[in-house]
Parts: sequence; C-alpha cells; structure tokens
Amino acid sequence: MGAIHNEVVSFQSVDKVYNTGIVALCQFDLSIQEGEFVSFLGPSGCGKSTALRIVAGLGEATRGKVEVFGQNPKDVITKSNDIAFVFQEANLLPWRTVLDNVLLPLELRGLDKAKRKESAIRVLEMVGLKDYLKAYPRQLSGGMKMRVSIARALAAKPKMLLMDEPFAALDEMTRQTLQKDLLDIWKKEKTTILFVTHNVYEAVYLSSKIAVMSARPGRLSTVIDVDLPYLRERVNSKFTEYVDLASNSLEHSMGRKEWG
Ligand SMILES: Nc1ncnc2c1ncn2[C@@H]1O[C@H](COP(=O)(O)OP(=O)(O)OP(=O)(O)O)[C@@H](O)[C@H]1O
Repeated sequence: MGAIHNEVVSFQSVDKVYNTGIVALCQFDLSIQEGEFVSFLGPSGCGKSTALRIVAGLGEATRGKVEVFGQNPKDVITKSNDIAFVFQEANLLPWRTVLDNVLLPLELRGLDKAKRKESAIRVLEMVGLKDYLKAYPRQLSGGMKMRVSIARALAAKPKMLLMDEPFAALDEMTRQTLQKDLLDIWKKEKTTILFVTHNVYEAVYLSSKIAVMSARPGRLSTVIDVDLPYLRERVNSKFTEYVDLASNSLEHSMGRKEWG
C-alpha cells in the first residue's frame, strides 16, 4: 500500500465494567488505521461486542479513552453518518419492501428524495439485489436479508462499518459467498471495517489484522497482521499457517495450551 495511514480508532488502556460488576474489557489497547479490515476474534463473553459498541457510541468506557476519527464516539454517531452498524439479525421491517428498508435511514436523515433513491439503488446493486427492490423480507432467504442489511448500512456512505457476527446464523455456502462479496464492497467503498467473529477461518479470510481477545477477561491477547493478498485461497498452506497461528493464540489465551 505504502500510503500514510491515519488512525481512525484508538483504545487507550480501556476498562469496561458493567454495573453488575462484570469486567468486559480490561486494560484494552488497540489502534486501527483507515482502510483496515480488523476482526475481533475470541471466545464467547470475552468482550468483542462490548468493544464494538463503545466504538459505535452505544456504551462508554469505565476508564481509559476511546477515540473514533479523533473524537468522542458519541459525537461521531450523533453528528455524522460516518459509522454504520450491522448486527447478526438483519432486523428488516417486514411491511417495507427491500428498497424501502434501505431508504429508511436516509429518510430519517432527511436527505433529498431523488438522491435517497439513487443511493439506495446503488448499494442494492452492489450487494446483488437490484432485481429485488420490490420484494418483501418474507420472500428472501437469510443470506439475502443480510445483503439488504448490509446495503442499508452502506446507503449513507459511512467511513466505517461495524459488523457484529453478521454471518454467524447463515449456512456455510452462503457465508462464504457473503464473505467474498463483502471484500468486494470493502475494496470498492474503501471503508474501514471492524468485524466481530469467533470463527478463525472467517477472520483469516477477511482480515488485514486480527485482534485476538482473551477470555481472562476482556484483554487483547495478540494482534496478527495477515500478510496474504486478497482474494485469499482457503485451501493453501499460507492460509493454513495463519489459521494455526490464530487458533494457537486463541487456545493460549484460554489457558489450554502453552506456546512452542
Ligand atoms: N449490558 C450488559 N450488562 C451487564 N453485563 C454485560 C452487558 N453486556 C455484556 N455483558 C457481559 O460482559 C461480558 C462481555 O460481553 P460481550 O457481549 O462483549 O462478549 P462477546 O465476546 O461479544 O460475546 P459473544 O461472542 O457471546 O457475543 C460478558 O460476560 C457479558 O455477559
């Protein structure tokens, strides 16, 4: 790449303690540069969603500092369209067509009507659904619903996409197709993507960087730079090496295996 990288997210010694006393993040440090695809990989309950929610301004650090585009995350989410969130559930409105579901956030933001439609159609084409503009969610497969959800997130041209296990509920074939299509979108839109998963193969296939989190809880165990060209071959010795590296870091972080 060779370009000068701008830091877009920074966690500095972040603790997050819920009012139940559960420590979800502990001394968490991470720096994410513009245009990266960063996966948060870790066992259930290690604080992945908590980290993502803080970036989205949906929760606050108890201690330490989080900056997004050099600002407080809550300011970013309230004052701009720079961040969009995709959840595991597509959360579409059943009484609205595909096009109207994608238009909704644009309507709420009060964009000009013709521009709204143009943007919505552009992103629906990008996710391969231009022939389904008038379909209703009940007529779509799980994978297609997720495509609509991704289109809805992209419609306002966010600089950063936050995705919390978006493909976890899909079958393996659909999941792999969506992973590939997401990489195409990432390349076209030049967004930064933060992606939560507990699937090692998914993390290695997608990410430029993997933040392996530990079950200790809420600590960063290792950061792995995945130095493989896109699109990655899933059956390839280098790919397998990264899968082994990430799996070993995960097991190590869970205290089941020692290094070496
Ligand atoms: N609103 C909340 N109030 C209290 N505890 C919470 C809250 N949200 C999460 N937790 C707890 O904080 C810890 C981290 O949760 P988080 O959802 O961030 O983990 P995760 O790694 O995303 O897990 P999973 O992979 O299961 O989604 C867990 O022990 C969870 O029970």
